[in-house]
Amino acid sequence: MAEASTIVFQTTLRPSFFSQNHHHHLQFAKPFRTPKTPFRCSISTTDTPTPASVDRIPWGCDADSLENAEALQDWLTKLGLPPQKMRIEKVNVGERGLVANNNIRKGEKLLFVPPSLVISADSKWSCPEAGEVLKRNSVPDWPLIATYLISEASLSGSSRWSNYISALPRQPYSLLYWTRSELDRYLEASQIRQRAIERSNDVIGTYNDLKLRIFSKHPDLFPEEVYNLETFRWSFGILFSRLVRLPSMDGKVALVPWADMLNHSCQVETYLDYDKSSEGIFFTTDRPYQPGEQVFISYGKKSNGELLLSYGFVPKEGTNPSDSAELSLSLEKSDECYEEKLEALMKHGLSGSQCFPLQVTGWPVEMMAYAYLVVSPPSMLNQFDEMAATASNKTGSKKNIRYPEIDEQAFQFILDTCEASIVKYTKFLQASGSMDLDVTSPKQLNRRLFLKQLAVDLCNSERRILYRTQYILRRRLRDIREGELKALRLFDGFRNWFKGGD
Ligand SMILES: C[S@@+](CC[C@H](N)C(=O)[O-])C[C@H]1O[C@@H](n2cnc3c(N)ncnc32)[C@H](O)[C@@H]1O
Repeated sequence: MAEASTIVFQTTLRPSFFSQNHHHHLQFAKPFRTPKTPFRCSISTTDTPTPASVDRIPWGCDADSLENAEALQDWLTKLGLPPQKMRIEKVNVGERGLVANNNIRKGEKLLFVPPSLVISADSKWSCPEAGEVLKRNSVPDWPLIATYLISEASLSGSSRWSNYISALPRQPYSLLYWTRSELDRYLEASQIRQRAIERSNDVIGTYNDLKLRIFSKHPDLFPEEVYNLETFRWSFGILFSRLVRLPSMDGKVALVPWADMLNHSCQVETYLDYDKSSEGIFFTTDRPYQPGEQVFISYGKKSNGELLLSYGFVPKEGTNPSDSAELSLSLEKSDECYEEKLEALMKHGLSGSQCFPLQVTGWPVEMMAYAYLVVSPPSMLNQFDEMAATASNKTGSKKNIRYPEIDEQAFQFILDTCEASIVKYTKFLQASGSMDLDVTSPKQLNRRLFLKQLAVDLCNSERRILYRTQYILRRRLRDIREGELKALRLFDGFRNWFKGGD
């Protein structure tokens, strides 16, 4: 949820999820413990959710229901949550959120949720045998907590977390709940579509793996009516949108009731953490709030696409300073050095096609290095390794390599790719107006309109970044070409001068 608490879900045997494709993710620590015996994930892309599947989750509440949320606050108070300066309310941004009771100053510490009210991999299971089995099998934190949540949810009132679980949304907003055809239809232009497919496959793979290795061997502890793909999609959806990593607890991941009612704002830079002296989870406000105003934290410096992927919303265009759009660059198969270039890339953990994040302020050195490699002629064979190493950013050093002799080709290559991507976005945005006019069921129409609006917002914000990149690239190319022209004129001038002297 927060920068320091940002989670990148990764199944143990599916490195693609944490792949080099997403350079801007490399800064985050891997959330999963490596189990002694790794988990295998079999993948099926057919198990996509149906819009009706949400009705099958027998716990939680409507995303905007306040009823259970108010009971949650009473319950937490009884269990030791100190008096709060905020209350739960319906809000304009994020449906339910925490609003200030009275004036809150900038720099105030808020929340102080005691660790006893937090769900983590160390939480006590109401059914201890089930927890034992998972721990014996070294199940990593994410699938462990996902299973724990289902186990407690299935006990309804007899779980100690029943008040918390009743206040959780029955359908968390996240791309996990988009069907494959919805992803294809609405997110065709964006690289987020691929990320959503990979994430969904990882959840399916993780569930299948748990089923094969554990649940099927202990059907008494893990009956399929309770532990199935739908309940796992729900619990992972909850984790993606609510789990936090607490830096002062050695990066422990946890669900923090009450704190997870705070919505995200791109305009604040304050994150949840654990305060050792007061022994509570807290955050420090970085702006003042008036009574009744919604209080925000940051879920991390994430792009609009990443926010849509995990949390199911897209900030207003131009309001997210961390926004980025991914551009996919590829080696050309017709390149006479294709094999050598691919070998260099693979040596550094990259492939013949890579995504790089573009921001309005520019692009990463890794992308420039990749572009140099793509356009470099056979005479630069000796530099392939250096280019691939820089493109992979393996060393962690932001080494800014330059090859002025192929600058123009590299910029032109990025510009061509960028413009091809802009065309895709424009096609989608133009077609979106006339999409879904054939839908007649009001429920389906509402869902489609909602998803389409999210997709339109995302595509507008990503295309804006691509336009900016296009502008910068065109200027660079113009400067290079003008520089060349000047040099040529100077050279001609000298030649004529010498000629004149003959
Ligand atoms: C950690 S929860 C926050 C509490 C949540 N609003 C609730 O009622 O349970 C994260 C979810 O809140 C919503 N959310 C958070 N920040 C938002 C924002 N800036 N705009 C729209 N929705 C937001 C999204 O649905 C997201 O998946």
